[in-house]
Amino acid sequence: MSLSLDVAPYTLRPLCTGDGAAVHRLVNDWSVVRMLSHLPFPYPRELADQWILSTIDRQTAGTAWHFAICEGEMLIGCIGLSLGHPNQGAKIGYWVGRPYWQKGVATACVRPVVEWAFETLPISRILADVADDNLASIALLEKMDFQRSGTTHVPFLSRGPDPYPVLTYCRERDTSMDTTRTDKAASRILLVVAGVLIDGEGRILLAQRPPGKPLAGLWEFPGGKVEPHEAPEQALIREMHEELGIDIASGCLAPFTFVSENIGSRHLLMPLYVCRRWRGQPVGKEGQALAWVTADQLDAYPMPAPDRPLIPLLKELILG
Ligand SMILES: Nc1nc2c([nH]c(=O)n2[C@H]2C[C@H](O)[C@@H](COP(=O)(O)OP(=O)(O)OP(=O)(O)O)O2)c(=O)[nH]1
Repeated sequence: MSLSLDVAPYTLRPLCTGDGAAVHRLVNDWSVVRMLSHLPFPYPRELADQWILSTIDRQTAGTAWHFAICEGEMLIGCIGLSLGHPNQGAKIGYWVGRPYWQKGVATACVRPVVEWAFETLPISRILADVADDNLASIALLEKMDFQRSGTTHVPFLSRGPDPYPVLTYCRERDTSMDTTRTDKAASRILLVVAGVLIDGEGRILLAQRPPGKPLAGLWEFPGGKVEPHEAPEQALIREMHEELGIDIASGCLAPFTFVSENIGSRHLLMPLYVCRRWRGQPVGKEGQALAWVTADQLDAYPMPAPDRPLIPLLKELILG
């Protein structure tokens, strides 16, 4: 249910409350903490727990995404992005525990996280701040096509009160990599139709985007792009048949609401229909995982950012 990224030979998974001891052990190390501006040295154990809880809250709110970097089961570092910076910016941050330096851990993680973020999050650029004596991180950012954008001065709690020079970096979205830009004549509007299937117990069907697709791992309402010749209802009936193997009569689709959201180079327009009657048993015909979810459980399923405002509307629909 939680979002994980495979960045072989490592895996990235959301932080959990049980990670406090490992985070504390690795961060409470002068050589690590001195590069992290907000942290004191020594680094108290309870700060690790507080930080992990804040990452969980911020992920639920959709304002930040933090991942534990794991080698097997072992947490060896963290990488994350916080949203809400100017010009649709997200700021990336990472650290790797000292025993795992010189193994290319950060190199293995930064590129896929950057790619994931540009595919998944409503952002146009990724920013990074790095202390000017953090030569390994400077080299890494430059290798990852981040451009130096300036210098600033920031106090580092562990180093004392005087502001310390920090280099700022930025990587803009590479619009040439947006598949949607390959046809320059294509409309900026991406018309996608989706359906909220509600079963007899008031549960909603979510489908997990399969590996290899953009936004892989996130949970969504089944549906897909409307072809140029199709009406939205036709497209939804087709998608439900192709993706779930069920048949829906057009009279069983009730318009519910719509999403209108900038998603980088395109603007997603997604009519959402509610459907309580269909023929057949939904199965993941394209290998996607499915989950029947109560209204109260919806928050626990990571979704594409445009879907999140739908959750309170669905709770109101189901719970009244
Ligand atoms: N189906 C669906 N798509 C969503 C939701 N939320 C959201 O942002 N999207 C976005 C993700 C994609 O950018 C786009 C759907 O495109 P898609 O690639 O899944 O469409 P498709 O099924 O026609 O796929 P394909 O044949 O082109 O591979 O809409 C949602 O709840 N359901």
